[in-house]
Amino acid sequence: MTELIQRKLSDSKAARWTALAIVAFTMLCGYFLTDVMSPLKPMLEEELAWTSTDFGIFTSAYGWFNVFFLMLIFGGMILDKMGVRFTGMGACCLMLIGCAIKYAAVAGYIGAEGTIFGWKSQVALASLGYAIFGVGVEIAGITVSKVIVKWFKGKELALAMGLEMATARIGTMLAMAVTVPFAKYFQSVSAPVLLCLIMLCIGTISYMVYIVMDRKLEASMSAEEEEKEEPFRMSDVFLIIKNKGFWLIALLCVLFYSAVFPFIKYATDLMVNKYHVEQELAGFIPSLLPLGTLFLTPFFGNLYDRKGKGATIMIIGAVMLIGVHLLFALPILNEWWFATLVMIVLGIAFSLVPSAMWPSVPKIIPEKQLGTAYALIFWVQNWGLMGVPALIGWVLDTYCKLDTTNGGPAYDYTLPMIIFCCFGIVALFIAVMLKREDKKKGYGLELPNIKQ
Ligand SMILES: NCCCC[C@H](NC(=O)[C@@H](N)CCCCN)C(=O)O
Repeated sequence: MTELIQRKLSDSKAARWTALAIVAFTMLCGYFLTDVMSPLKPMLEEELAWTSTDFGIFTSAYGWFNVFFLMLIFGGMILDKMGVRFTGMGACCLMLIGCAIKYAAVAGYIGAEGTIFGWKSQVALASLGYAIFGVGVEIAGITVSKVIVKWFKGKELALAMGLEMATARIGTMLAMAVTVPFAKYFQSVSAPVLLCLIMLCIGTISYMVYIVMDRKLEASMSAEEEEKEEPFRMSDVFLIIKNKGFWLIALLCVLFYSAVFPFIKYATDLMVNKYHVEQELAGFIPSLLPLGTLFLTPFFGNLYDRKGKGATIMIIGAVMLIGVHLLFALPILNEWWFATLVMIVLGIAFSLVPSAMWPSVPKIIPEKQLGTAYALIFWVQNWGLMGVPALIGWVLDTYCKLDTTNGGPAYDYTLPMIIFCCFGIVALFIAVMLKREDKKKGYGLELPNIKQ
């Protein structure tokens, strides 16, 4: 009987999966706005006279404040000091403010004319909104990671993280699928952004519901458990950055994600230039990638929870990543079906590594430093997400332009694919080092997450 009374709320399956569904929905809304403008590029050019450079400035704004003003790192510290309720709400407010500014700019309510720092006012203000949103959504990402650890540690941690990532990717897929038809239906390029604003309001309400659950979880924790929780101190940051395991995960993260997210931005163009796929159909092959991860990330997460082998899973993922980019680089089988097969293999690699990497962080870093640790990893990762697309664009323009007088392909993608492949090789090297470090320090990366 006493045992029953002392059960934590997270011991209830229904409660912890409900908590996950609620916060994952908030992330879905965030990922929707993150990618909503990409399919709108041609409409922005036609209706608002944006150039590719304007679009490039706007896209890179996502990382400005996170990378240069260290907002993500401050967010992580706030998370460890103030907890998931305060930080999560703050993140939702930043997402809403950012989205509202972006909508007002794209709809022409603000900055319709004139320039700011030499940029069109509309582009500058939309970028400002997106930069504020970028801080919010990334802080929401680390907050939700901490929420999941709070509810699922010692249980189905990797499955829960896999399901959260899969739900968030539905947001990305929605952005790809519904944005253009929605904008065309309402004959307004700003209509999808307004839809995002409404969804973010629902996502914020959803997080408020989570806050109630979080209070109940804490109330259900025994006094002993609460006492064990020491407060976060600034010196903890130094403890994190002195930890070799932390750096190995952060490096693996930036290398692996740099070889996937920036690749996706160019994948449609690769399909046209190398595999001679029709422009209208070329987006279909890369879209298989997020679709596959939807099912495979939770699947591999579940495998990690039950069988362990986290470090090995990351090594296998890195090997597959190298193979994929090598196959895209080599001048063999320039056929659409071959590109499709290789893309499916990339989907498997892109499910393997995240499903094992994110749930491994709590095995290396104590829970009270987790927010800061995730924030530092995201910060390192954001440099790659910001820099690599620019690097590839520059390489394409400088070294890969082909003579198009005969109507042939405009770019030779061999060099960019070799660059992506090199990221994979270094990632493999890091993953092997991580496995060795795990053996030395006994983090338990090869052990199951579910405690029997
Ligand atoms: N529980 C960890 C979740 C991380 C998921 C991961 N997200 C990121 O790495 C973000 N920093 C960047 C997302 C960019 C979205 N276009 C993910 O795999 O999505």
